[in-house]
Amino acid sequence: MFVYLYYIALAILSFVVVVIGSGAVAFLFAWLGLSLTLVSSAYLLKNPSIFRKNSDGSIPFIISLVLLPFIVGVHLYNIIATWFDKTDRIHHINHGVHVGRRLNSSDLLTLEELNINAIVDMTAEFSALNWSASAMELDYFNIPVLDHQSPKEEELRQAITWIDNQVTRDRKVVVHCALGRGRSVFVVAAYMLAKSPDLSVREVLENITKIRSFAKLNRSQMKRLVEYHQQNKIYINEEACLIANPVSGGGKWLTSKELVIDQLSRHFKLIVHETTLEQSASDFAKQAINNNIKTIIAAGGDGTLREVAEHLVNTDTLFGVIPLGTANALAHHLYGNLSKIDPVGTAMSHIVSKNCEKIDTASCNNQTVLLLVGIGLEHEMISYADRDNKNNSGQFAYLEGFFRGFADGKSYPLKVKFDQEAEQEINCTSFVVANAAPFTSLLAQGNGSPDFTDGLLDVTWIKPTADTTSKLVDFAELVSASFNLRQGNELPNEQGNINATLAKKVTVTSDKAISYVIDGEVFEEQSVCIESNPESLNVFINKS
Ligand SMILES: Nc1ncnc2c1ncn2[C@@H]1O[C@H](COP(=O)(O)OP(=O)(O)OP(=O)(O)O)[C@@H](O)[C@H]1O
Repeated sequence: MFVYLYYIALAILSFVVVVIGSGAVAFLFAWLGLSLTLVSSAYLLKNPSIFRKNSDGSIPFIISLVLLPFIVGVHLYNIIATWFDKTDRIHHINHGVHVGRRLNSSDLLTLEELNINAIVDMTAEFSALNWSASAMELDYFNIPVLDHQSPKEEELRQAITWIDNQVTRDRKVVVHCALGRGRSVFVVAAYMLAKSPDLSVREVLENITKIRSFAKLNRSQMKRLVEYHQQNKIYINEEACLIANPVSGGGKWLTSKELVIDQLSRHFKLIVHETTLEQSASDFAKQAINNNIKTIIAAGGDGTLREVAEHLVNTDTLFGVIPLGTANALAHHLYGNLSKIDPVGTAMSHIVSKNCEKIDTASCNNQTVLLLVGIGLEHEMISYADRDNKNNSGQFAYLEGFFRGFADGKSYPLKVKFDQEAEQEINCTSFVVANAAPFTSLLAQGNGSPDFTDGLLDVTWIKPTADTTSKLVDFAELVSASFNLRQGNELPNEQGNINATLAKKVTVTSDKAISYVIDGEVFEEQSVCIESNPESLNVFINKS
């Protein structure tokens, strides 16, 4: 328990030798003293991150080098401690969950014989094997905990949630530490307590020691486990349903699938659905709501996100966004420019923070709008960027569609009513009503960047012009407006051919049927009515 006191004593002794010794001996003892000082401070601060163990289980070379004397010492200790141990290295405890000691390449055969496909590594001080290189497709999860210590509450819940997700998928798991006596037993006991809340800590530990006789928690580990149990801190995290569209963005799901499922499996009891032509994202969202699941995560393009979100509007269900489409405008606006560089990583960091914020949505002819409704140029651009064009050119398909429409300058005569105002006739090339839109959605930026928490819709329309220079000026004005944040709610805004206003409700009619887009999906109706729905969707957003 107070193992660090030995390390401190040894470190002091080493430095004494350095002072009285010289040459190679002094160097070796200085190295030993330094590594023991670092390890003692890790124990004192209860901070295993000193080993800088990566999520794949590797310890950086420079850290291994500095801590080499300590690591060699621990190896020797473990060899001696297990010298006379003739029992199995790995024991099956219950539910397909095993306890084991540190695994090395000679254990691969045993893992294969036991059909084990997942490893929870509770050590901070050892590099794991490169499991991803093994032909066995082993899933690996490391929770770095110092020897003789216990995982923190949140770490423990992540470990048992991850284990339960594996068990639910009929995968067998081994939880290991250095000797398979303390840290790994702690986690397996916690998993058994979570699965059988009526059992006591003593009963669970007895069940384990019946199978693995030398499993033994030290006093502080025992105290911590009892404390967690009494305070009801041992449970598997809540369910979440992940709905992924495998064709969005030309099939981005395939490359992100493993990472996304692995990360989310630590934080949620995860149910995964992939959409098909027969079963849509909307079907799976409805099913999840009927099953009373309180967190639904959509992975796909803006179309997929909207399909899921429309079932969550005005409910308490939490909405997770994983952008895997071509443009990913919603994630870009919610999560900022970092989402353009690392879309999946950024989104995951917001989801696992579990912080939520209520954002506005809008309704358009009974459809949910997360981003915007567009008539004219926006519709032409989206129609041009069909699946084939997006697969071939990615985001450039939208750009090409935009410039074709901009050059064409086709005009649309509309009758528009803002809130209670009198109807007005507007002749425009583009008419966009936005709830949210990143700066790259230029046609929505007449008021500057829309605010998705103000309960208002940002309306931007562009008057037609035949003159190429005027068109270029309009384009430049849109670009410059997109960099502005709206100052208050001032109305209306008119710069050259660009007009903008704010409203809670916008009604558009025309003599002909109106073709329009909602968040990238094309529709056609005689009239279009868009209304803001303030604070109606609970989305994972981590502001800190
Ligand atoms: N398994 C599937 N096979 C073919 N199409 C599918 C499948 N699952 C969903 N879809 C279709 O995918 C469309 C939604 O795609 P989504 O908008 O998410 O991606 P995207 O078009 O790449 O993204 P973005 O609109 O951001 O460019 C829907 O029309 C839906 O019917």
